[in-house]
Amino acid sequence: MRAVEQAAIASGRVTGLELMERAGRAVADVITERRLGTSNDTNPTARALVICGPGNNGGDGFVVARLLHIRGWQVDVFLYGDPDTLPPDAKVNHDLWSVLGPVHPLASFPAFCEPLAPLPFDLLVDAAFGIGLTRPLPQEFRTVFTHLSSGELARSCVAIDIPSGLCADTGTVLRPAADPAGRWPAAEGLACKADLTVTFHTAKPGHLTGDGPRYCGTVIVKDIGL
Ligand SMILES: NC(=O)C1=CN([C@@H]2O[C@H](COP(=O)(O)OP(=O)(O)OC[C@H]3O[C@@H](n4cnc5c(N)ncnc54)[C@H](O)[C@@H]3O)[C@@H](O)[C@H]2O)[C@H](O)CC1
Ligand SMILES: [K+]
Repeated sequence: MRAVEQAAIASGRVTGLELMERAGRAVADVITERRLGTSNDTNPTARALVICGPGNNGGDGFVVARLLHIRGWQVDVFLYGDPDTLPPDAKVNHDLWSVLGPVHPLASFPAFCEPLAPLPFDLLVDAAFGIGLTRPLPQEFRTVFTHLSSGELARSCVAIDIPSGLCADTGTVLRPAADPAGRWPAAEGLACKADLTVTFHTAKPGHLTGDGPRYCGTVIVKDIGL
């Protein structure tokens, strides 16, 4: 996938930023088409929680946040990591989102969510990690995904490219080592359990093998012109 993306960019046919915009738009279009937000008289404004990671998957998340906001959603965005160390395309989209709303540090998530009613969100958008995940998820993400899997956070979840915590090549959940006392962390929260995964150009092995089917939910492949 990286080789295909890099070849398209190197050919001058498309830029990484254009690919990111197309990817984000593809995700936002699926959310709109499938009416994943309940905009009705009792809940006039659908609410989305977008969790962004430190790479270009996070960049896709900032694009989705901006597009949902434009489409009338109330959007809350959290970021793991320092905005100034985001890759260039992701930083551009971080800055575009920042004109529309705040970017909360992920560490502030528990305090932010505590006073909210159960199920405060219609939708959680998982933009933490994509094909670049190399190690088990940091604790901050596991807190979010544990709340998600206990059903107290959001009505549904869309993962961008691959559910975070899952290796895109093997479909296995990246598990941290046992602690010195030999205790393993609880299984839920180690990866995002999505209802829907929107991926680009082609399905990855991790969508179809190992834990993939259990964590991806319905996989939708969108063309981004590669
Ligand atoms: N390349 C393109 O033009 C497009 C890419 N798309 C999206 O980008 C991601 C892949 O982006 P990349 O930055 O390579 O990887 P990730 O966003 O998955 O982030 C990895 C990032 O995080 C660091 N990291 C890895 N594991 C951990 C960890 N356990 N804890 C902390 N940090 C971790 C790693 O060093 C990287 O910096 C792809 O999936 C698409 O969503 C666009 O969609 C299309 C254009
Ligand atoms: K993801």
